[in-house]
Amino acid sequence: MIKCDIGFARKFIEDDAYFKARKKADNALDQLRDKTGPGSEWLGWRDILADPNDAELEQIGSLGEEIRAKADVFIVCGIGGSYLGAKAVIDALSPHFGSNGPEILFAGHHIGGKYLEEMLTYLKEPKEDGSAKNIYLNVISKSGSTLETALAFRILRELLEKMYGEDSSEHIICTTSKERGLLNKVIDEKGYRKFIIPEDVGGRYSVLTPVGLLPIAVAGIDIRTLFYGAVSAYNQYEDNAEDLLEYAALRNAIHESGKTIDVFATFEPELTSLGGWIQQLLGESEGKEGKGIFPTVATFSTDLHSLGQFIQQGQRSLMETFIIVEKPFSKLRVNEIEGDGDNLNYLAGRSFHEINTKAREGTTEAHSEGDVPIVRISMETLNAENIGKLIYFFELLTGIFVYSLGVNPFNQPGVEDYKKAMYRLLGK
Ligand SMILES: O=P(O)(O)OC[C@H]1O[C@](O)(CO)[C@@H](O)[C@@H]1O
Repeated sequence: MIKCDIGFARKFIEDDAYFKARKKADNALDQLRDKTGPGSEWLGWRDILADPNDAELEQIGSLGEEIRAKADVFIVCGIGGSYLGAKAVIDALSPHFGSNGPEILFAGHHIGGKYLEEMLTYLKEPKEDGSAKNIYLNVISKSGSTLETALAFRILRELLEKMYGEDSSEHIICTTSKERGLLNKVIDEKGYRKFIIPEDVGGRYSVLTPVGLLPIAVAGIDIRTLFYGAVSAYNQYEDNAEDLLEYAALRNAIHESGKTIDVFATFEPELTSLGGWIQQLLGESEGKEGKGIFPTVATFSTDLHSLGQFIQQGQRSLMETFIIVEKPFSKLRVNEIEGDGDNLNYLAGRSFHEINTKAREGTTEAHSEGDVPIVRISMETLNAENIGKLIYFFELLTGIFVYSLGVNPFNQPGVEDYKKAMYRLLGK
């Protein structure tokens, strides 16, 4: 299972403060289970695991296979919870270089014109054998009106219509709410294939719905294994959520003690995007009413050479959460060289995994001595099942932690403010 070790953080918190926070965490879990907390109409992310929809998993899986067989490029067009979960899982479980399936591109997650313009050029370029690229587009937007996504969809749709004419509807799949939103109007007009985002699942909790599952399936990842990993975590925590209650209580006590930043750090570059998903999940859920610990993401040891100085000696406003993979998933070892010109022969024969582990242990020791509370979340091996478990682990943690702050974890009213100002400036 997912292991959660709060040992390197607990020593920073007095017993009284911890036990007070623990009571709040216990109450928060009751609120989630009884559906009595604020925003309880948004708890569908738990229900989908309590009662899995195997027929839908099957349907998404077979469309994923169909697209894998036909497409050269698959574009995921969405922002926030409409792409971060898919990107997290795909980056965690796919090769860094090359792949045996379609190239997966992301669009609609910003308004950078250069990016989209270059994407259009790239999509129009023929393959090495001179034939045109076969392109599929999955637009994902629960509201159907998010500007970043809608703009990119408009541009990409035009390209596909030019390329495929009437057949373009074969190449476009929409993932949106059942009835709400402008995307449904376009779907009705054009006859695009559609997947429904359950009404009671908010964007940042939606990776295990068609939102995340279709792109993940197209990437060749076994979505059933992923999903059922989450189901097994759900069942485990319904039985005993002690680990999560301790973690939520500790994070709450750290929040009370005045820490304002939580650096979600991994020593595995494959997991950087997972940090991005956690960042939205926690950030949009907890950051309200002047409360919350600002979640941010780092990849170590890379960022030990940029943020490391601050973490070790800067303002003591930080905690860290390490996301750890225990077993090696690379066999690479250090080679021995004649003369030892770079003085690295003392590492010859040792694996990169071992060296990376020592870097992590050394960092834990140093940061801990620098008064940074560290929580360590680990999985044994990096695979779809464990990523599924980790997804539910963080969803449930978020629910418990944010309810124990006395805040609604399921809305995001603050996001509207930039939109209002932007639309006014754009003359909408
Ligand atoms: O799927 P939609 O409706 O386009 O929303 C995308 C994202 O925008 C937000 O509504 C606000 O950032 C997120 O909660 C959501 O994940």
